[in-house]
Amino acid sequence: MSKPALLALADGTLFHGTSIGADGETIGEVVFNTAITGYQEILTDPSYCRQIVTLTYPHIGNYGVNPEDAESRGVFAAGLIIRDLPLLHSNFRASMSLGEYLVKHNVVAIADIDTRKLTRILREKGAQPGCIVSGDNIDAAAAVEKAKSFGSMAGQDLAKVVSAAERYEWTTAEWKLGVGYTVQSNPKFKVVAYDFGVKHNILRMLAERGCELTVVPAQTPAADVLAMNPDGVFLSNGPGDPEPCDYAIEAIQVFLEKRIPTFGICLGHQLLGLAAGGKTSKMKFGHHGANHPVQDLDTGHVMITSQNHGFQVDESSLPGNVRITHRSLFDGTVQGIALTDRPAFSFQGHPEASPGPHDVAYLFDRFIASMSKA
Ligand SMILES: NC(=O)CC[C@H](N)C(=O)O
Repeated sequence: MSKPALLALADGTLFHGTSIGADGETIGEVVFNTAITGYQEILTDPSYCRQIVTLTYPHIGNYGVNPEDAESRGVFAAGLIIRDLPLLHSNFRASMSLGEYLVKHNVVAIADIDTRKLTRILREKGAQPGCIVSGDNIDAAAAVEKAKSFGSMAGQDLAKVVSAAERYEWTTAEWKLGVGYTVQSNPKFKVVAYDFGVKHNILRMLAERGCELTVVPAQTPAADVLAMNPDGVFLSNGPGDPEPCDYAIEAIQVFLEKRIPTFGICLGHQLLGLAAGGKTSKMKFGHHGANHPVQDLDTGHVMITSQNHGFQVDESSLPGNVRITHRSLFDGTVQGIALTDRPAFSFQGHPEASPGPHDVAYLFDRFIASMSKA
């Protein structure tokens, strides 16, 4: 027997549907993602902490979930909203259905609502807080109040909330979980990766290119990293607003001063922009999908990219020694920067894909090349 569920937005809009996950309630910022596959990678991306994701593609769950596609240690999205969950899933890798996975990870989720209408609201008014309630005895007015109580994502420092508590080495045991990835037996570069909510495929792609990886908690001081004498520092993706992460900004400024090759992705890109003296701001509804065209301004090439961000580096705030290397062809926003006087660069989208196209994977090779030169 299916149970009812309700999605209430902070503006008072109500969507009545069916529960496809855990009983209970959840609040978060509601964002839409246009990827047509990759729901398991999206749910397990720590950058979605305190965000409820609605997928615009109508059929979600068709291929189930499996033990290899998780991008982190668990589900981080605060909830899931979809149009239609198929009755049956089918894939040779599947170990359970999406519904079973949501229940196992205690994720409140709703299906059978008009996700096109919801997406139009989010596009017109911007991402806004919402509350999903599932089970019997749903109180709609209370759900709207709970949605309003979420406030804003602006000002929330979540990198330190999701980060690993302890330093760890990225070992072969974890690499094996990646399908089709080769293990480098003689790593060539020692890289320290800051875990602000790191996705596993980033670590796999660095390891595959010959990096020996030590993953450190978000608040690790620069001195501790320098004591490890790394060839390069990687700044990961992560949830929340980059601006309050003063601990990370201060550490990055030390790496810049010491001219250590540095590469940042998404939150890491925004933190590099802040460390270089720029500013960041919240976007109206952000970029979340696997089909965003981005231009490499050095080559003119246009790539189709994976995206998941709600904040951006403000172009007009950047000092003279920061060059814009990539730009979104959807809205012209900054997608990549490089310092002209330091071996440091970053990308706003997701070169590691998972999910999404691999067009920007060459940036991992650029990081390797910057360490070879240093
Ligand atoms: N994927 C990410 O690293 C997201 C960065 C940041 N939390 C944003 O929303 O813009």
